[in-house]
Amino acid sequence: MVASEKDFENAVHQVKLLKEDPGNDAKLKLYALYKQATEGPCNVPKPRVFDFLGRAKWDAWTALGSLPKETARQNYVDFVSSLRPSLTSSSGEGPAAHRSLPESEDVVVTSKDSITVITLNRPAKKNAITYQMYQDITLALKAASKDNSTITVFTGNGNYYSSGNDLSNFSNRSGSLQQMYAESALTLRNFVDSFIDFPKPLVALVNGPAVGIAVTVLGLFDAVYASDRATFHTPFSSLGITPEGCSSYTFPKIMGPAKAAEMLIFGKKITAREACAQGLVTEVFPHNTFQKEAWARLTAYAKNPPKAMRIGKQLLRSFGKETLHAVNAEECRVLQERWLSEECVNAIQTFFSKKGKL
Ligand SMILES: CCCCCC/C=C/C(=O)SCCNC(=O)CCNC(=O)[C@H](O)C(C)(C)COP(=O)(O)OP(=O)(O)OC[C@H]1O[C@@H](n2cnc3c(N)ncnc32)[C@H](O)[C@@H]1OP(=O)(O)O
Repeated sequence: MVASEKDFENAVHQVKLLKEDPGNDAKLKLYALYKQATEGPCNVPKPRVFDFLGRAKWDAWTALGSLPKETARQNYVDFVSSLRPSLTSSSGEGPAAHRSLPESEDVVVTSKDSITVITLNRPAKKNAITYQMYQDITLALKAASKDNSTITVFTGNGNYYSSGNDLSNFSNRSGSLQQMYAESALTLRNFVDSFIDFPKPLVALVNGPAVGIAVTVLGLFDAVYASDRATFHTPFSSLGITPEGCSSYTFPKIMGPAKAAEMLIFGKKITAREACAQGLVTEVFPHNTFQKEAWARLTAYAKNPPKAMRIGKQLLRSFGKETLHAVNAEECRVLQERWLSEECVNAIQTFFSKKGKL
C-alpha cells in the first residue's frame, strides 16, 4: 500500500496537532522527509557555519540522498503514525514492517504493489552495513516474511548497492574484544539465517557496486537483477578474513569451484555481465533503464498467485536448508577467530588510515 497525497496531507495535519513535543531528532526527521516528499533531493547550498539549526536541517535532508518522493511521502506517513499509534492512515493497513520494525533511517522498509522493499539507506557511506543495520535487516526480513506482500526486494540508495560490512563496527563498541566478537558472530549468524529461512521470493536489485557480505548473501536470493554499473567484489583475504553468507557453499555450487575460489580466496572483482555469465546474477540491465525495467518485471511477477510462489520457493530451498544452516554456523565460528588475527586488525587500520581502499 502506497501513501496517497491525502494520507500525506493528513499526516502533515496530524503533526500540527501533536500535543507533546516529539523531540529534536523526530522533528529533524519529519522536516527532512517532508522536504524530500515535496521538493525531492536537497539541492540548496549548505547554511553558514553559525546557523546550527539550518545546518542540522540541511544535513538531515541531504542524508536522504536520492530517496524517491513517493518513498519519502510513505516514510513520513509511517513515521507520523509511529509517533502517535492512535493516528492511523486513511488508506487502511500500512506496510508490514511498520508493525514490527524499530525506527531506522539506515534501513528503510516500504510496501508497493504487493512488494515489500528493504532499502539500505546510508548513501554517504556507500551503504556500509553497521552493527545496528544487521539487526534491523534481520527484523525487517522477519516482518516481511509475515506480511501480505508477495515478493520482497532488497536494494541500495545512491550509487552503491553496498560496500559491505562497516569496517568501524569493531571500533565503536564497548566490552572486551572476545565478548564483542562473540556477539558479532551471533548477530551475523542470525542475519544470514534470516536469508536462509526467508519463505517468499527474495529479489536483489543491485543498483551499483556490491562488496563483501552484500555479495555473498546474493547466493541465497531467488533472483538478482543488476545494473550494468554493478560490480561484485569479495576482498576477504586482503582484509585478513574469510567468506560468510554461506558463500563457501553456494558460490562453488553456482559458479563452480574455480570461479568461486577466484572471487572468495583471491578477491577478484567481477562485472555484472561476468556475474551473470557465472550464474550469480539473473539478468543485467543498462543503468539508465535499470529501475524501470526491473520494476516492470517485479510488478508483473508479483501478480502471480502468492501461495504457489511461496510453496515453489520452499521446495527449491528445503532440501539444502540444513546444510546452509551448518555452513553458516561454521563460517561464523571461523570468522570470530579471524577478527582477532593480526592480519585482520592491520587491514582495518590500513583502511581507516586512508591508505587501503579496495
Ligand atoms: C556484525 C559483523 C558482521 C561482519 C560480517 C563480515 C563482512 C565482511 C565484509 O563485508 S568485507 C567487505 C568490507 N568492505 C570493504 O572493505 C569496503 C571498504 N570501502 C572501500 O574500500 C571504499 O570506501 C569503496 C571502494 C567502497 C568506495 O570508495 P570511494 O568511492 O572512493 O568512496 P569513499 O572511500 O570515499 O567512501 C565514502 C565514505 O564511506 C565510507 N565507507 C565506505 N565503505 C565503508 C565501509 N565498508 N566501512 C566503513 N566506512 C565505509 C568511507 O570511509 C568514506 O567515509 P568518509 O566520507 O571518509 O567519512
